[in-house]
Amino acid sequence: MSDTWPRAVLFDLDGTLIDSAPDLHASINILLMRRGLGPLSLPDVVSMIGNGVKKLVERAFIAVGHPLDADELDLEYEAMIGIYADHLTVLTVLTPGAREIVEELHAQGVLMGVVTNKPQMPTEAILDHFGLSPYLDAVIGGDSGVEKKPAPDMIFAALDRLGLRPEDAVLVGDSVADVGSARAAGIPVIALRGGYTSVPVDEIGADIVIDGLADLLATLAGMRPA
Ligand SMILES: O=C(O)COP(=O)(O)O
Ligand SMILES: [Mg+2]
Repeated sequence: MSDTWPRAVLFDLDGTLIDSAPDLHASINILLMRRGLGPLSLPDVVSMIGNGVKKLVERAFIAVGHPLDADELDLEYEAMIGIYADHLTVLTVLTPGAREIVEELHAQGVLMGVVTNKPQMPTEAILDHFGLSPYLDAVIGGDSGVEKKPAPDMIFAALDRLGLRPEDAVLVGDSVADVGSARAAGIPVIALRGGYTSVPVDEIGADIVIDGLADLLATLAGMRPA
C-alpha cells in the first residue's frame, strides 16, 4: 500500500478550479456585439468552453450564424484575447473548495499542476489573482507549444516539470478533453460535477465523478493502488 500516492494532482482550470464562464460569456458577447451579432446565453457559452479560446470564438460565431474563415478567426481571436484580458477576474470565482483542497494537498506534500487549454498569460494572471500560483509547480497553458487536451502532451509536460511519471499522478477535470488526455497519458481521471461539459459528466468516461472538490481527498484515498 502506497500512502504517498498520488505524488501529484493535475487540475484542469476552467470549470474545475475556477468558474470563469461568466467572464468568458461577457467577453464573447462584447466581441460579437462589435460585429452586430449575438448575444449568446451563458449556457450556450458554457457548452463551447474546454477546447481553448480560439475554439470558443469559432463556435460562438457559428452559433450566431456567422462562421469565420481562417483569417477572420485569427483576427477575432486576437480581439477576444484583448477583451478577455480586461475581464479575467471581474465575475470569475474559485470553484467551491478549490482553495481548501489546494492548501490541504500542499500541506500533505502532494505536488500540484494545472493543465489548461486556456492560454498561458490569462491562466497565470488568474492563478496569481486568487493566490494559487505559489502552490502550483507546473502550469501548462494552451499556447505553451505542446498539443492541447485531449492529446496527452500537456500532462506529459506537467509531469516533466514535476520530475514525475504517469503512475504518480491523477487528473481532476470536467470535460471530454480532460478524460481523453488522461487516458492517452495513462493516468486516472476524476471528473467534477457542475463543470463545463457539453456531454453529461457521468458519460464522459472518468474513473470517478465527484460532486465537489471537498470530496477529492476521500476519493483519492479510495483510489490508492494497493
Ligand atoms: O477552453 C478553454 O479555454 C480552457 O478550458 P480548460 O481550462 O477547461 O482546459
Ligand atoms: Mg475544463
